[in-house]
Amino acid sequence: MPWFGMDIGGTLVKLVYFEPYDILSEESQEAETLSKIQHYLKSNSAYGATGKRDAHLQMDNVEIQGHVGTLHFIRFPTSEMRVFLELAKSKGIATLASTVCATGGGAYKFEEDFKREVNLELHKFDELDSLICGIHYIEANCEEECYYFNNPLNEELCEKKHFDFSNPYPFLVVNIGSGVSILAVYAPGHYKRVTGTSLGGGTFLGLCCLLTGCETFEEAIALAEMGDSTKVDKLVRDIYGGDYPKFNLQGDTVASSFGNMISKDRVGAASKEDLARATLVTITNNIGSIARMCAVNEGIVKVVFVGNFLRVNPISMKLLAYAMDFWSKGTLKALFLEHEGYFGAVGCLMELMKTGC
Ligand SMILES: Nc1ncnc2c1ncn2[C@@H]1O[C@H](COP(=O)(O)OP(=O)(O)OP(=O)(O)O)[C@@H](O)[C@H]1O
Ligand SMILES: CC(C)(CO)[C@@H](O)C(=O)NCCC(=O)O
Repeated sequence: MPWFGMDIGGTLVKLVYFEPYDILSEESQEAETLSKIQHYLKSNSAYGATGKRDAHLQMDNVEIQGHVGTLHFIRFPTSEMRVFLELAKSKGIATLASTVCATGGGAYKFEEDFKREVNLELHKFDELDSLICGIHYIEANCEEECYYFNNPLNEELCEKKHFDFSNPYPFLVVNIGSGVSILAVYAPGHYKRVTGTSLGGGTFLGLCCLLTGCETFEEAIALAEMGDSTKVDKLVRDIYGGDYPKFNLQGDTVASSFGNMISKDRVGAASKEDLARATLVTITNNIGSIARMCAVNEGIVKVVFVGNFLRVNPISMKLLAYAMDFWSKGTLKALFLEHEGYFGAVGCLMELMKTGC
């Protein structure tokens, strides 16, 4: 039985593993090895990645191929694949499974290393097929998975609300990882990749590290939370002295991202926090704008944003929710999923188990 699904991305590895209650309660060598690995993974989730521990996500009472158990979700930086392979070797992961399902670019890049280091064959699945399959599986099995924001930019009135996604088609998926892929999904197993952009989560983190000297995603987000992007961006009112009513552009709309940074005085007045916030807003608005154009072109109104860029990042989620609603005059709906970045890993595990994705 394959226990592990891995999505080896450009920045993060997402690992999903299934802990079946029946087999683990048996006193077998297999159970002992699995419990050692689980113990290690649980206590080291996101090890080294963030300086802080990730909350350990899990889904209980899941049924897979006649076994009931728990699905565990873990992520760590792709740059630590070597550490992971050493762990897998020392804990005897190959005695549990001869095949591990893997997706993402790293399933190809690291295939030889898995074979050489731990004698494991990677059963490779396409990352976008897996993403769709994972969304389908989690949505069907997790009641409170899908949500949206009411009044996203009003601190007092903003509410996170459950969205009934049981009748989802058609919908757009905007997967914000290191880069961004946008998919139009028409029916189970019927989708196309509409477009992508290289200005994604990796760009936010890369630019933030350069501009502020921060070193982790959490630091970048914490700085952005305290910053003011209007110190960095040139707004419509900086150009018009107020609104541009003929084309419904309000004074506080960004006219030019980073447009104030051509003046030495303005550069001197912009803090690290302001630069981080402006970077976050620039990348988020650009993704929102491309997503909106794709939705309009495809005639789709439900836009589901996923990917680890949205992790611990309510600023971007609320901005996307607001932008989709405002610029579409209320016709488009931005939706979000609780397991934001794990769908590829879940999907490849489920694809191997043929659960009908
Ligand atoms: N702990 C973290 N370390 C690094 N980046 C993080 C972290 N948490 C969230 N992120 C954000 O998530 C992005 C990666 O998202 P994700 O894991 O969905 O993509 P990926 O699979 O690595 O990339 P791709 O699909 O493009 O290969 C990063 O670029 C960053 O913006
Ligand atoms: C290359 C992938 C698919 C890897 O996950 C992703 O990073 C992406 O969609 N990047 C954007 C590539 C583009 O410009 O379409």
